[in-house]
Amino acid sequence: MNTVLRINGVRHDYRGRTALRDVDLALPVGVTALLGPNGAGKSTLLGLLSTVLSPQRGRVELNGLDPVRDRRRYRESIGFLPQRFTAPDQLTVAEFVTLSAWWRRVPRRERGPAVERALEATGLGERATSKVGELSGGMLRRLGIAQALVNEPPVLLLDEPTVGLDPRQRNALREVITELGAEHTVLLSTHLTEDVAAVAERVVVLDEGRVVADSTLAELTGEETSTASSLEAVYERLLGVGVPT
Ligand SMILES: Nc1ncnc2c1ncn2[C@@H]1O[C@H](COP(=O)(O)OP(=O)(O)OP(=O)(O)O)[C@@H](O)[C@H]1O
Repeated sequence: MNTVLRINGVRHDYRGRTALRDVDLALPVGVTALLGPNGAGKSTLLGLLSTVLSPQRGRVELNGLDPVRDRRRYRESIGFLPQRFTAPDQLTVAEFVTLSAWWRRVPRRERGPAVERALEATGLGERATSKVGELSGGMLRRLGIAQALVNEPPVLLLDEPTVGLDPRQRNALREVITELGAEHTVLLSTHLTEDVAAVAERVVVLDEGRVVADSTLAELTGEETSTASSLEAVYERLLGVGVPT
């Protein structure tokens, strides 16, 4: 396994409440789903990996880069779609992604092609001149992915990108994520076993801040092609409770 992102002994506390306990993970290219009930620590882990939160204990490494020592290069190597992604309504799709390209230090003469590539990869090519305020929830989420990948970072962190979308929008977004997994290390936080079965090769299950499963989808379910229901059964066994809400 060619590891891109490595997490060793990471722990995170919020004023006496432990959100992550000794988390060790090694993530290769491809889509890894991060599954867990409310409060399991998924957003905290993505917060640490995206440098929104500072590490308290343990080590994170991305292709040899340290998030503190090599902060700028590390941050440029990560694209992050936060759970509550928003963008200014009055900008067009292309303007917003161009602004993101500038922010993410894409050189001026490469910005045009970079924006075009990001919009194509997220299926927004034909919406380049639409105002952000006119986008559907699914398109807005795709815009969030476009801004995250405009400088072609090797790692993409997607925090619950399918929440609140209708089935068609969810399927369209899953297609985008599957394609991104061919070349990126994608960590996809989700509550939905359907998301996992549709797009992920690997699954990490977090419960109360601990990693309780970390394997390929096939290893976890014992099936070559895993379904959402077989995954749900394993998930219930792992947590000893019902399916995630
Ligand atoms: N800013 C904060 N202050 C105090 N406690 C927090 C804070 N953020 C998270 N927590 C606690 O840390 C734990 C992990 O929360 P986190 O949001 O990382 O979980 P999650 O798996 O992302 O949950 P969800 O699926 O509900 O988003 C929970 O017990 C939560 O209450």
